[in-house]
Amino acid sequence: MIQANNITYRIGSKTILKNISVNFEAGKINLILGPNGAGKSTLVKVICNQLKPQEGSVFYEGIDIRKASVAELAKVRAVLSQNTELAFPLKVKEVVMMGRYPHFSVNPTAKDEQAVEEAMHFFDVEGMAERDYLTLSGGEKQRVHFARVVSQIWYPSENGCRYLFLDEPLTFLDVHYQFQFMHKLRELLKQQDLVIVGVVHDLNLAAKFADHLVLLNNGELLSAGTKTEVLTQENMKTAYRLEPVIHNDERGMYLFFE
Ligand SMILES: Nc1ncnc2c1ncn2[C@@H]1O[C@H](COP(=O)(O)OP(=O)(O)OP(=O)(O)O)[C@@H](O)[C@H]1O
Repeated sequence: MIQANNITYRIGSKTILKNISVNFEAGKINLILGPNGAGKSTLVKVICNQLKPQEGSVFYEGIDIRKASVAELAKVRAVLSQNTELAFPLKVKEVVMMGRYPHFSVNPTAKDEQAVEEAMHFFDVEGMAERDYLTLSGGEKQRVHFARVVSQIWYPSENGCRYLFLDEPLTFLDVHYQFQFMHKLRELLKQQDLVIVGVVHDLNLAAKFADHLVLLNNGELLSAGTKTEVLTQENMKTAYRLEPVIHNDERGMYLFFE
């Protein structure tokens, strides 16, 4: 479990995150929502230890991440950032192998090769293994990056959980691959030691797949809980300045914006 307690993050005189406390449990699809500029990416960067908050602490299984070594953390924590781009030509399988860099020093081991093959198979990109990454479409590149980040934490850790952070993973994906990706996350979560935290904009996808939602607005925690607790008329009005019609029936929950 990840516990972020009383996180405040400032840049100069601007407070980007204001006293935020949230928990993310293993085995759940945890999604962070909120309007543009709400602080979602910043919160992900703080909880994955890329940014140090001025106030507050982040704990993984009760251990303060400031005490964890960067090298050890990289073996159990993978991050898919927004706008991941590569400017130089590499084969797809070489890009996926980048996920294994924290695990070997000079040459990949058979275990690293196996993780890359299995992750490519899992995300259905093994047919592109030999292709130049730069020639792929936006959606194909995104699936290669899924394989890369998941290969990083492919094997269970000897002591503790694995952590996967996904900042807007669905950008570039058509609706087929968006749904396929969310189903793949469910499949990955069968491994009980995995904590997944994602940022998405699509509220209906969040309503369909999320187990736990965190809604940020203007750097503050507006709401956290289940979809029915978070995706309310009042919260949508505060965060998005729109009043959706919300349906909740046996087929699921839907928000219609007009
Ligand atoms: N390095 C920085 N310098 C100045 N302001 C910053 C910096 N990084 C982030 N911000 C500001 O902090 C706020 C939160 O940014 P953040 O990227 O976390 O938002 P977000 O919720 O992920 O937004 P989006 O949905 O648009 O991606 C924004 O107003 C942004 O301009």
